[in-house]
Amino acid sequence: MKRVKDMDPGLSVPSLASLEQERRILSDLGNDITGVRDKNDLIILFSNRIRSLFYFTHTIVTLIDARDETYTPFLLDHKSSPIRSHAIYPELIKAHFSLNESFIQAALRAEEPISFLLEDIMDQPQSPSFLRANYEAGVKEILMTRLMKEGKPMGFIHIYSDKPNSFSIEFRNVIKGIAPQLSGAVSNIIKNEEIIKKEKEKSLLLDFSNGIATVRTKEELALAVRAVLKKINPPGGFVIRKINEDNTTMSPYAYDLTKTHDPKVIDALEQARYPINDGLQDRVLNSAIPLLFKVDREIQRGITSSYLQYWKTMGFKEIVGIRLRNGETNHGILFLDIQEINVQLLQGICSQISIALANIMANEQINKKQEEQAFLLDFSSDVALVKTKLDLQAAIFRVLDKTMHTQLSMIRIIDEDDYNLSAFMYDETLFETAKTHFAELLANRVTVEDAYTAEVLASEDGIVFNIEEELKTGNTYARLWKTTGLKNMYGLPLRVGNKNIGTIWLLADRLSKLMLKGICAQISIAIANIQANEKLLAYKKQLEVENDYLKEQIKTIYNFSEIIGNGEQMQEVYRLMSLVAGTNTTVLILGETGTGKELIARAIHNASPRNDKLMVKVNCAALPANLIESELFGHERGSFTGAIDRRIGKFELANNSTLFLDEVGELPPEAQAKLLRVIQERELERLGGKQTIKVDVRLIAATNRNLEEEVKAGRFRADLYFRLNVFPINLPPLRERLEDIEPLTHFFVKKYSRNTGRKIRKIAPKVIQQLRSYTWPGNVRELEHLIERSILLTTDGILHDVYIPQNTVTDKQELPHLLNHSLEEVERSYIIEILRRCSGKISGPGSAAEILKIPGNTLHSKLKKLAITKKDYFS
Ligand SMILES: Nc1ncnc2c1ncn2[C@@H]1O[C@H](COP(=O)(O)OP(=O)(O)OP(=O)(O)O)[C@@H](O)[C@H]1O
Repeated sequence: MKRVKDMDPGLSVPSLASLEQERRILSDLGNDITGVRDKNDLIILFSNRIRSLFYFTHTIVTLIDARDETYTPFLLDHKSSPIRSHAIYPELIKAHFSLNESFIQAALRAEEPISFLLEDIMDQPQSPSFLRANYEAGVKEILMTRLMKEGKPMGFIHIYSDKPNSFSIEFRNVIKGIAPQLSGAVSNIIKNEEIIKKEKEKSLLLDFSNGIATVRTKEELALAVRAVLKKINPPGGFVIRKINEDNTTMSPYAYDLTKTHDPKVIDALEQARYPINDGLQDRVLNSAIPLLFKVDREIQRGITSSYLQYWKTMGFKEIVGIRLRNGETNHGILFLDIQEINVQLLQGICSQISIALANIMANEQINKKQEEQAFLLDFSSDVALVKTKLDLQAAIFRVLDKTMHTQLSMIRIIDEDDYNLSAFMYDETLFETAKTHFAELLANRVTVEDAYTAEVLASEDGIVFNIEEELKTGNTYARLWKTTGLKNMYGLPLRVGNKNIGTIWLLADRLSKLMLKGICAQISIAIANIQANEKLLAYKKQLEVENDYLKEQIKTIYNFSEIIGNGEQMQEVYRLMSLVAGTNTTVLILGETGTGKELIARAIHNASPRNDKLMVKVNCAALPANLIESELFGHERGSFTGAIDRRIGKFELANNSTLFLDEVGELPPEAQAKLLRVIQERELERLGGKQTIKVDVRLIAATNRNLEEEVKAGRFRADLYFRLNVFPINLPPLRERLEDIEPLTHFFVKKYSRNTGRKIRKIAPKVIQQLRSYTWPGNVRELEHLIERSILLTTDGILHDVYIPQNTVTDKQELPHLLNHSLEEVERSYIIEILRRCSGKISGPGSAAEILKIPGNTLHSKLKKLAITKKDYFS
């Protein structure tokens, strides 16, 4: 210390007047202080009171900050300060000055007010800058007085004067006397300020907590946080990062959008995933108190996370990081660009943010689940309509690409051999930049044993292949996948029930497990449906082709114009046919065997409005009695022994068409009863079935029996007979329409010449003669067969002869020829003869067995026993 004036002013004895003055000032000041509202009013009052007695330029009060051993201006009388327009004044009034320098140390030690000449102290090492500033403004002297609280210095009264020797003993005594009161007042102000600050904080927290309680989205959270931070740290920015589901990275979640406008930056922020353990985020998460750090220093420490660089470019120097934690769970971090931290307040704010963050994230998860469910529902209804591969591809594209940013790379389906897989669907546009590589992949044979396919097929919910990782392991496909720019390839099994039907390969950055499972289930079902549909279509197509073919066949074989014969009797038949063809009336065609009953039935159907469908024929005589019902009406699975599958009956098959009941006279009684019911009710039940089925069937029945006699004999139901005999058409036997023999002969000659390839140029007149003289028990069928046989025996293109069967056994003239033969020989000749007449028909209607009145089986054994072969009766 160079020069200190009045080293011991306390030793001087104050005069009575000065004591009185001092008392007055003290009491006036005491009264003033109680009325002071603003802290700076206190110093102004103080200055004004003293100034009325003593001279000085200005005064300030500084406060000691024990934590960092500094003192800082607290009460300022700006108006009086000669340095108020000094450039560094704004800095000075906020600055913290060190207590570790000689000038202030002397002031600290002095129990009495102590004065200094500025020129003596201002150039000392570490002298506070305000000394020189005042000196340059003309101030000469400073009087420093300690303010004490509970026996410890709490600050100083600085009194400045631009005149030397301003601080008299009286002056000093007054200041000394006032100092304790001033200390008390300053303490009260500090306390009051603290209370106000606490109140403010409380109301700030309350406001924040009210505001944040209604926050539902991260955008609202960002706004609420911004609003509260503006109050405590107006210029600062902030970001809230949340811990991602992977628990190893964090991403920006909510931030001050007013600070960030660049869409590229926003996009980068949204996409960023910073590893938690980067040396900074983990420190914040592990710290119970806010962590203040300098951006530059962290970069120097070697923390490479890109956000530090970003902060640096944004001009953030000091940042506070506070963990956002609920109970024992960390949810994220709040980073604030702030210099001064109020730990308690920040922690209060952060605990509110933590609750809100946890709620919003839970809410987001619920929304996400709901969205996923809604999405799957949409997808499933989209997919339910899918019939073709193209539909499926469109549906997949619609939902996967548009809503989920997921690309379908390939669907492979396991072939019928259960070993190879074929590409079912793929998107080659994905691999535009690697066309050849993709083509190679497509050409590759893939089997269920291939490593990746086997892995996927064996997995429960599929495998996620991280493309970068796969590249490192040498997965050759990964090079191709990488060209798409997406991060992961998801290989999933397609299953229907427990059966693997194929694999699906999806490319995406991220996908939820639940979604994947749902999507795969839907796609699997869709593929199974498509396959079933394709099979069905192929089957349908085949049936259509067969149907067309059959129709064509039938048209060529049975054509109205191919009914030959223009005799009177046939004319009558045609008249009746054309009368009835266009109606739905039941027709009963009567006539001997081979007279053309079926031909007429088909012609009626073909001329009817039902001709676009096939006529369905049932031969009632050709079926075992026990199967007739099932043949006519169908049966349900297991309705009787041998009914393995459900079967549709001929009645149902003939719906909207015509049912031709051939040999209706042969129907067993139960079937007759059922048939009657169907004709009456126009509906039926399948055997073993409960459901009644409506049918619209036109009936044409035919028989060579005399039904009236059958009714009389009790073999045919009268009621059924009346139902069938609505419109009878009688076909005359051939022997009664001899005029038709010639045209029929020509017709058959032509037909069989064509069929056999033997051209017949001429028919000898004798032939027609022969034909007309025969009785034709087998009618037109017999004539047809005879012509066919005769043509086969013709060698020169001229039909010289026909091999008319001999007359029947009833012809008495034939009998003498048989007289000298054994019974067996006679039997043999007789059977051969009958077989000839029946054109070789052994059993059934119009057959040899029928004429011989023996069962077909018996005739068969006789033929064997008597060594009768086709040669015998066709020669
Ligand atoms: N008027 C005809 N014109 C041409 N062919 C005929 C004629 N009538 C019958 N046919 C032919 O005779 C054969 C037997 O005819 P169809 O089967 O229709 O007789 P059907 O009376 O039903 O015999 P069945 O009572 O034995 O069943 C068939 O090949 C048929 O084409």
